[in-house]
Amino acid sequence: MLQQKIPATVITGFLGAGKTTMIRNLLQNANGKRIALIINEFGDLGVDGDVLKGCGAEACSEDDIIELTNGCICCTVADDFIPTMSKLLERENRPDHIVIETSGLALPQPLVAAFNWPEIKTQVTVDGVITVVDSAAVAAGRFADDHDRVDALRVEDDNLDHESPLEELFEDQLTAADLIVLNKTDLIDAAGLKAVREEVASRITRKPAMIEARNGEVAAAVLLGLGIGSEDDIANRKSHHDLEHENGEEHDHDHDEFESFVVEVGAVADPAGFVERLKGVIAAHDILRLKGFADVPGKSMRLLIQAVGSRIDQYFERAWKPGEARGTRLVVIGLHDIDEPAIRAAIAAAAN
Ligand SMILES: Nc1nc2c(ncn2[C@@H]2O[C@H](COP(=O)(O)OP(=O)(O)OP(=O)(O)O)[C@@H](O)[C@H]2O)c(=O)[nH]1
Repeated sequence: MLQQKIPATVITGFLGAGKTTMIRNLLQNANGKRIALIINEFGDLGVDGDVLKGCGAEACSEDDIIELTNGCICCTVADDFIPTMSKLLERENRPDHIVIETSGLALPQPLVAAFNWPEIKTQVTVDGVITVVDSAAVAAGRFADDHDRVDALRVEDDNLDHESPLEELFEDQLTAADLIVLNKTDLIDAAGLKAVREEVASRITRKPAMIEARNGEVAAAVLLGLGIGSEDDIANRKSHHDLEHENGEEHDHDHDEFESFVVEVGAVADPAGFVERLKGVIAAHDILRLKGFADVPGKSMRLLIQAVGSRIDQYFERAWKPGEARGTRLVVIGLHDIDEPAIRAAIAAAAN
């Protein structure tokens, strides 16, 4: 008997846009659907996986959460993604729906194109590509072409023939979308949001639907069941990288415009002060994303710290497990020229 193809939703969007938050909300409102999650994260800490495993949603047990940690999913399609999908599809108890969260630095195009590979084409289809946008970051000009900065990078690296790496990636993720979620609307006013809509629309030639959200709260029925089959249309959604390739320009998409490292420091006795001081470190070094867990003496739970630009959220996430080494570990992501030694020293100083 011919099995129906399993729908797979690809959720993309720049670092910190709110992908994990939206998925968490989706899992808690999945209306009885069994969802398998494939999560790809940039940075070596696996924070997203932990956050999602801790959400206790019935739609998705811990076994159904698969983390791809060997780099950005767009570069590891053959070695990582396809074998993972094949294994998932061999399971006796197949999921009703697959949700894939790309890293914030991934180009969605190679991932969507992978659904045309014979191993999975007969069994799965891309229900839709959903691109989550940090509306506040757009309003603040985060993705606008920063000519001074790009020129400075070019001086260091002759091969850099791109626009700003942030701008390019932002556009590539929008170009791939079937649905755009303008998230974090709580952080801007109506006029700001209108400007964000216009800016996003001006970046793409296709016209996917755009919806607004705060904290990724979008009904499951809106996110799942788009029924697009995006893999059949991926040739019409070319990334800057694809276009440069077609023009005979050869350079790899290897994320070397971005840098990530993990900083470990001791226990943090004054978490409020630490977070305030971190804001200063983030601003001084133009850190794009910082996230991880802190060990607060006398607390049985670990403190989750999430920074997107200089906005920081923090909450006690779960109890340290018996035998788990307590510690403060934060992943830092920035452009490739961020000053790692200085940031390490500044975070260590901020913790004391
Ligand atoms: N104010 C506000 N904060 C939000 C909203 N959505 C998400 N956040 C916060 O933004 C931060 C980043 O959210 P995530 O869901 O982890 O973002 P992400 O896109 O998964 O991040 P990466 O996986 O690192 O790319 C967290 O601190 C969230 O709580 C929102 O609508 N409003």
